[in-house]
Formats: sequence, structure tokens, C-alpha cells
Amino acid sequence: MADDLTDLTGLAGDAELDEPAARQTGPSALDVIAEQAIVDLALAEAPDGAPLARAERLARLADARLYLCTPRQPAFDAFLDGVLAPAGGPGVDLIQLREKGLEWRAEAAALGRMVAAGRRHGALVSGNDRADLASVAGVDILHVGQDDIPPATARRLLGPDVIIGLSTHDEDQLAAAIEDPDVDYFCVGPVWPTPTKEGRPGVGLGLVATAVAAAPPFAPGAKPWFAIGGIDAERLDEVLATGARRAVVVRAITGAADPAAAAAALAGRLRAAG
Ligand SMILES: Cc1ncc(COP(=O)(O)OP(=O)(O)O)c(N)n1
Ligand SMILES: Cc1nc(C(=O)O)sc1CCOP(=O)(O)O
Ligand SMILES: [Mg+2]
Repeated sequence: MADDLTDLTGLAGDAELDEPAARQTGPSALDVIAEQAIVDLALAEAPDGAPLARAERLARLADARLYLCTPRQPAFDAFLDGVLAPAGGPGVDLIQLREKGLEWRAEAAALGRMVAAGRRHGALVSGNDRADLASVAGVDILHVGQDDIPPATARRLLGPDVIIGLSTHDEDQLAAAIEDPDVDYFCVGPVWPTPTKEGRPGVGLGLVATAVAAAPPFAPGAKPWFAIGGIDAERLDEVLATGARRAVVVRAITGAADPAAAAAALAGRLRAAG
């Protein structure tokens, strides 16, 4: 499979070109077959395409330190292989496709490539917002926000194996996430205001410290959680000083001159913190 953004949507384009004009008002059987083929082709690249069981996903989540949310990138497969943790080395443990406004087929195809890369590296792969795509692409995780599909509804649609993550932005949401049996992990942020999530005010390190007290990282029975928003190499020590041990980043890796080196450096520091 070629390694550029054009190719990510090329398969879907072929199906559209074959469609008679009279039938272009809704999806045809050909559409449905083509859409599934996009995902299947990507998954066929995975050395082990079988979905992971919930226990294995939870074990990997418990050990995770660094979570990357990213839109598709040029030379996407090479980007993924660069940032995802190499065997025994530091890198991204969890990765999410976060690209708003993608058409269904393009998002399914990109998720399929991400799932294949995740299998190559032993990383968990997350969809964002959309349970339908999470199901079709066979992702390990679905991440939802406060205004997205509720975790209980996502659980009903996706079944017991899929990890469900929830964004939280204040103490009440944080407490509710800890109590919610359908939420497997939560995120706390944005710690600092960030252009990646415009309009959402920064919650500051105080809410991160509240999360440390409520769900101490790696304490038996404590739900895993990640600090997110404005975190980069300069600010990481401030986050670690609260006791937080897991972080989500976007720009700190996608905006770096060398994304693979940035991922390895952040992951190494998170692991070294304990
Ligand atoms: C891992 C992770 N944490 C937080 C978010 C943000 O979710 P949400 O508040 O729903 O905002 P959008 O990403 O949908 O714009 C996330 N996606 N992933
Ligand atoms: C996607 C997202 N969600 C947030 C939340 O607080 O829920 S902050 C955020 C963006 C984080 O991007 P960056 O690392 O570039 O600041
Ligand atoms: Mg969302």
C-alpha cells in the first residue's frame, strides 16, 4: 500500500467512480463492500489482525505513559512506525486518530492503517467520537468527550472488550468518571489553554493534583488517567511534579521537527518518573 495521503482515500474514490449517477443518492451494496474492503486491506498488513481481549487491553492501558492524538500525516505509515514505541524502547503507547470532519471512508481507511501499525508495535489504537467507525475499524479504544455519545451508550454498541475513555474538565466530571463503570480511563484538561482545543479554558495544575489524590497513578484499583492540553517538553516536569504519570499530547509530537525523537524523549522521561 502506497504511503501518502492521496492513497488513504484512493480506494474509496474508485468505488465512487464506478457508481451509476442514478444511484448516487445513497450508499449502495457496492459502497458497503468497498468501505469494509478499505479497512480489511489495512488490517491484512497486521502480523496479528485478531482483536485483543479486554484483559490484554487493560494491561496495556495500565502500563501506558504516553498517548498521542494525531491527524493523518504525510508518509503516514512511516510516521506511525517512527513514533510508536519500538520493542523494548520508549515511544507512544496509545495512539488516536483525531481529525475532525473526515468523510466516513477516509476516517475508516486511516483508522485501519493505524490499527495495523498498532499491531506491529504492540500499541493500543483509539478512535475519537464515533462508535460506528470504532466498531468497523476494530480499534482497541473509543475516546469520547462530555458532549459526545455517552459512555454507557458506546458500551452498548461496542461490547465489553473496547476500552472507553472520557474527557473531564472539572472536579464533578472527574468524580463522575471515576465512578462510571463504563469509563475505563479519563483525561484531565486542558491543563493549559491550547490552540488544538480552541475555546476551552485551561484547568491548571490544581485539577491535575485533584486527580492524583482521587486516583493515585498505579495504586491498586485506581482508574488510569492522563493529563492533557498544552503539555510539551518544557512543561512536562511541572506536570510530573503534581504526581501525574501519564500524558496525552498533540503538538509536542506532531509539531516537532523530528516526531520520533520527540516521542522517545517524552516517553523516556515519563517512564523514568516511575
Ligand atoms: C485522549 C483524549 N483526551 C481528550 C480528548 C478530547 O475529547 P473531546 O473533549 O471530545 O474533544 P475532541 O477531541 O472530540 O475535539 C481526546 N480526543 N482524546
Ligand atoms: C484534544 C484535546 N482535548 C483536550 C481536553 O482537555 O479534553 S486538550 C486537547 C488538545 C491537546 O493538544 P496539545 O497537546 O497540542 O495542546
Ligand atoms: Mg469528542
